[in-house]
Amino acid sequence: MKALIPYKKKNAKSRLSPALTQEEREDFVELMLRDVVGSLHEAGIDEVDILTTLDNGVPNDLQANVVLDENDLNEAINEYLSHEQKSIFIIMADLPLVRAIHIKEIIARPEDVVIVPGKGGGTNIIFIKDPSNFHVKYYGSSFLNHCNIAKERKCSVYIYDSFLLSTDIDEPHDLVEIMLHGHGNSREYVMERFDMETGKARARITVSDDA
Ligand SMILES: Nc1nc2c(ncn2[C@@H]2O[C@H](COP(=O)(O)OP(=O)(O)OP(=O)(O)O)[C@@H](O)[C@H]2O)c(=O)[nH]1
Ligand SMILES: C[C@H](OP(=O)(O)O)C(=O)O
Repeated sequence: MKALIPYKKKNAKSRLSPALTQEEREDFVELMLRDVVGSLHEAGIDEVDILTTLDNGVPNDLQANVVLDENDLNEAINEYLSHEQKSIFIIMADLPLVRAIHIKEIIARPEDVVIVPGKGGGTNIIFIKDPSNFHVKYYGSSFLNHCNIAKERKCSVYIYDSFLLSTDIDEPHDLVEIMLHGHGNSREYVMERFDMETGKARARITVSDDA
């Protein structure tokens, strides 16, 4: 079994622009990537491939292989899957709330495909037992796309329902979830820059005076 992390650094996470500058976003995605790789290793997954482009320097202390592909997200992943025989655990790099226990539970499932939905219709993790019998279609409600592809391919499917794993970090309000439930590098980064405002309404981030 292998894990695959699609990763984009250059001008990443544009939807976080109201909270972080481009330079900060580029630093922050690297820290989220570190947390994801750390949880994969903790879960016992040693083979980790980071799928990225030439201009997206992955730090070389990460204990992961770098796979370069200049194509867009779907084309690059499908090209990768077409050469793989082993089960593939595809996890997005913007999922720093993932913990080893989640990963162990997902890979222990007996179904052909396990899908972890992201909020708003995305797919945060997809575990594919037989990559020769699957292709991905991210964007445009990819959760529904992946359920349909599994049905067409007659794959059994398990939907892994998890608050923490549905929380990919896309928009400024997601950052408060890292303060509340995060760990590691990404939590340290967010705690340095933001404060948390609590009251009657939902907790939310405010810019820290020390930032
Ligand atoms: N290799 C590769 N990975 C990508 C690409 N686009 C996005 N990703 C990765 O796919 C995952 C989900 O992507 P998005 O949430 O759309 O990330 P993003 O494009 O940086 O964010 P926005 O600019 O806010 O849409 C993240 O792990 C990204 O690092 C791409 O073109 N190539
Ligand atoms: C890649 C995309 O991510 P989102 O934009 O939903 O975070 C998806 O999961 O289809």
